[in-house]
Amino acid sequence: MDLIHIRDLRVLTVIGALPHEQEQAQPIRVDLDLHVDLTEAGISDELDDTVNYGLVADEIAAMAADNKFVLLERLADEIARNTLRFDRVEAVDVTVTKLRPPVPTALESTAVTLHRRRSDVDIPMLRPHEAIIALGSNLGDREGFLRLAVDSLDRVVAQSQVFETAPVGGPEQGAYLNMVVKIETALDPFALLRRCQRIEANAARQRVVHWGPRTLDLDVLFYDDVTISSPELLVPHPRIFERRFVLTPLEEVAPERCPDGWRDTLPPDEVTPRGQLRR
Ligand SMILES: Nc1ncnc2c1ncn2[C@@H]1O[C@H](COP(=O)(O)OP(=O)(O)OP(=O)(O)O)[C@@H](O)[C@H]1O
Ligand SMILES: Nc1nc2c(c(=O)[nH]1)N=C(CO)CN2
Repeated sequence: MDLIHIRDLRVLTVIGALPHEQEQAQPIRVDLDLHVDLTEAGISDELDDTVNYGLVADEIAAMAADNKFVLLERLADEIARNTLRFDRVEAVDVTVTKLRPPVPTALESTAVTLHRRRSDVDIPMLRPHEAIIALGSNLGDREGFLRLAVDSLDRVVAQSQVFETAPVGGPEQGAYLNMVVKIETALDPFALLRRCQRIEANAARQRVVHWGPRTLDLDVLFYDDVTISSPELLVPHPRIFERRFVLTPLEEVAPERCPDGWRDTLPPDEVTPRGQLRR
């Protein structure tokens, strides 16, 4: 089988069996050989006929940043699984190297290498989850921040148009742009929340005033049909059904999630369609 090599990918993750290693992320080197049939790409010169190694690298870096591990073996296995989510990857060799192993004996580095074939990975791990996310922005380049979010989220499979909405609650502030996207993701709900928070941070979001103006706000509305009630994460999001600025775009991507007759029962907040997000 042909190979695509990714060499010396540096990721930051929390990993290690010693207590202090669980307190701070450390750099890990990742080397990958992706086993892919490159016959078509060699002729067509089209990215669609191969595996985009940039996306693979992004996926691995994000997964590593969003999770914690004890063993290099576990990290390597998770990287292999994430890589095999790319349809064309038939098998993968992955080496993860700890660059600063905290052992008393002098040594340069420690590493683990795994080989995984598509058939080794159990199917449930490969089946994506459906999550629905609400996006809002009322500061700065509002449409640009929505675009940043849509482009940063894992596999968007449906997106509503953009709505201009009057602010609901909080201090006096400018109008919002709101929209809703449906994604397929391999992240668990908590990792998805952390991913959303990282995207908000990339949009220079600062939490200052409760319900105050923000460059970008991402709320996890639904995750499959799961209910979660933890201090950091409530799913379904508890305020969906009182918000026209959520239900109006939600109805475009997942009408089955909207209660019957909601348009007649909610107070008439201003929600104006502005068309599809411009690229
Ligand atoms: N489903 C969820 N999606 C996003 N954040 C959530 C969810 N459930 C709980 N949270 C928690 O809410 C906290 C506050 O989030 P944030 O400041 O964005 O609230 P908000 O967007 O101003 O208000 P609202 O939740 O009413 O939209 C986050 O730190 C997060 O841990
Ligand atoms: N129109 C509108 N109002 C809001 C919004 C929002 O996204 N759109 N978000 C809030 C807190 O998340 C509070 N108020």
